[in-house]
Amino acid sequence: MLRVRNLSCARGGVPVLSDVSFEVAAGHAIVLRGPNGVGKTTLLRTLAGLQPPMAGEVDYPEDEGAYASHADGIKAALTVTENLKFWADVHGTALPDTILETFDLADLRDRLGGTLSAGQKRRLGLARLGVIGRKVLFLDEPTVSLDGFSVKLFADWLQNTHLAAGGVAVIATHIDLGLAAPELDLTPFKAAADADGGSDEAFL
Ligand SMILES: Nc1ncnc2c1ncn2[C@@H]1O[C@H](COP(=O)(O)OP(=O)(O)OP(=O)(O)O)[C@@H](O)[C@H]1O
Repeated sequence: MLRVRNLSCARGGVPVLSDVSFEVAAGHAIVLRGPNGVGKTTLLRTLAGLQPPMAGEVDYPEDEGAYASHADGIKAALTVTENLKFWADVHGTALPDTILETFDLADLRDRLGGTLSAGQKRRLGLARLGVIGRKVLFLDEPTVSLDGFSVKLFADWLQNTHLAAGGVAVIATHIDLGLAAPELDLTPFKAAADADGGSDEAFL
């Protein structure tokens, strides 16, 4: 479903990773590992098509990719339900019946997005993934701000709904989600410019 071949990518014009190759079959996930700054976000953004690769190929079914970043993308002036309906309308999907319960949002259904706590916002942002119907998810630290209960809710949805339906996920995370997924440490793929100590501070 997802094939990455000899991919090299940059951030702010500075090469970050080179020659990354991996495949993920339908129904499976892969976890990206590596220290801060190694290039997990850069790789996810490149895979999702938000920035062009320097070299290499990324292949997955057209219009099936979705990127979830640190930002939740929540509309502050819409309620929780309205946010979910908004995303469903944008993607032309129907709201799954149990989506509020799945992400523990039922009691918050009429609350304005702007009044949610950080963890509640994150649950709503992740619920978006259950609404938009995309098969190939690129997830950047999806569990930031979540308590242990909510991490488990999300991991259960990922395993039992998304992957069980033949989806794919590439996940950058520093915590253990409890998934039976292989890990890819990006450290060996650090681009030479970074390894040489080339500074990218000029771009920050
Ligand atoms: N907007 C930017 N412009 C230029 N360089 C950037 C920008 N954002 C990040 N970088 C640099 O690109 C490199 C890769 O960063 P990236 O965010 O992909 O790493 P990461 O592995 O996701 O890190 P973390 O674990 O801290 O989230 C780092 O050296 C970082 O300093």
